[in-house]
Amino acid sequence: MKLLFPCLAGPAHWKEVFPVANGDRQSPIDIKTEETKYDPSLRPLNPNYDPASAKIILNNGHSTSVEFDDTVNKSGSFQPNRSSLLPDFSCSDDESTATFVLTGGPLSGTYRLRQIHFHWGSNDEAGSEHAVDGMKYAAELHVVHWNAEKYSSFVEAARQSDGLAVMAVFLKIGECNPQLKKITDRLDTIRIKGKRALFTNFDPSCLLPKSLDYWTYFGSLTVPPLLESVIWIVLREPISVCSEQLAKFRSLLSTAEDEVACCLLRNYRPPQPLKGREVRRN
Ligand SMILES: NS(=O)(=O)c1ccc(NCc2ccco2)c([N+](=O)[O-])c1
Ligand SMILES: [Zn+2]
Repeated sequence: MKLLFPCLAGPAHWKEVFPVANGDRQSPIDIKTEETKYDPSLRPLNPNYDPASAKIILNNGHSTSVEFDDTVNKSGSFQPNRSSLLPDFSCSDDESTATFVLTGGPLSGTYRLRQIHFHWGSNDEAGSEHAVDGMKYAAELHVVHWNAEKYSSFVEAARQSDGLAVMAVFLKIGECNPQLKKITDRLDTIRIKGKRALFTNFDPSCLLPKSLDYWTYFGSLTVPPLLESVIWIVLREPISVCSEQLAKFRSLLSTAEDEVACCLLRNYRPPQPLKGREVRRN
């Protein structure tokens, strides 16, 4: 059945507008731990984020994200593009290259932090995008980076096979997460699609688990345009989240001010065929 707005209809219809949805390296996947391959060449992950680069928290109608200042000037060194952004509260006057990058792991080169966002479900039993031996977690955090060494913008990098690196962190139902509270406490100010608010001095490392052990594989964006440009790094240890915090994500609206209100109850894509890909572990 052809739909007028397939993107709005959900994952089953995306292929009608984005044929790559049936591609050979789609994400997410169900990670079958027995079939993962230990790779001694994989290095430890080395996230190094500057809290001052956090700028805004946003409801884009599909998720909530914290956006970071990832502007890079022509010479390739980082120059905070302060004019176009919201007032900056960071006190650093250091114009040298700020370090908010991910290096190490399976990556060759330096991947610059762009944004973080979440995926969740309509109940606590499912909500993650990746699965582990068929088991889904309550939610999943994505920390999105782009290859600023080889490409000059996120959009350009998103079209390259080695353009993006996304670190995925599972959220497991348990204790309320005090670090996540910094985000869930602000969601009531951005309930409507398109709403944004100041959000700075935030280091996403505070949302990472103690262990940075990971699985890694070559995949894609999990929402349109589903571009096959992501090196996925899925952390094996989850962080905690409580039901009350998840309920706040579900209270976000996928609709704008002038539309009939519709809650963003779920925003995860189901696992996609592995199509012969290898999943490595460190
Ligand atoms: N769930 S995810 O991490 O794969 C993901 C998917 C889409 C987009 N963005 C959509 C988009 C448009 C052009 C290129 O990208 C992002 N992101 O922007 O961080 C992340
Ligand atoms: Zn995502």
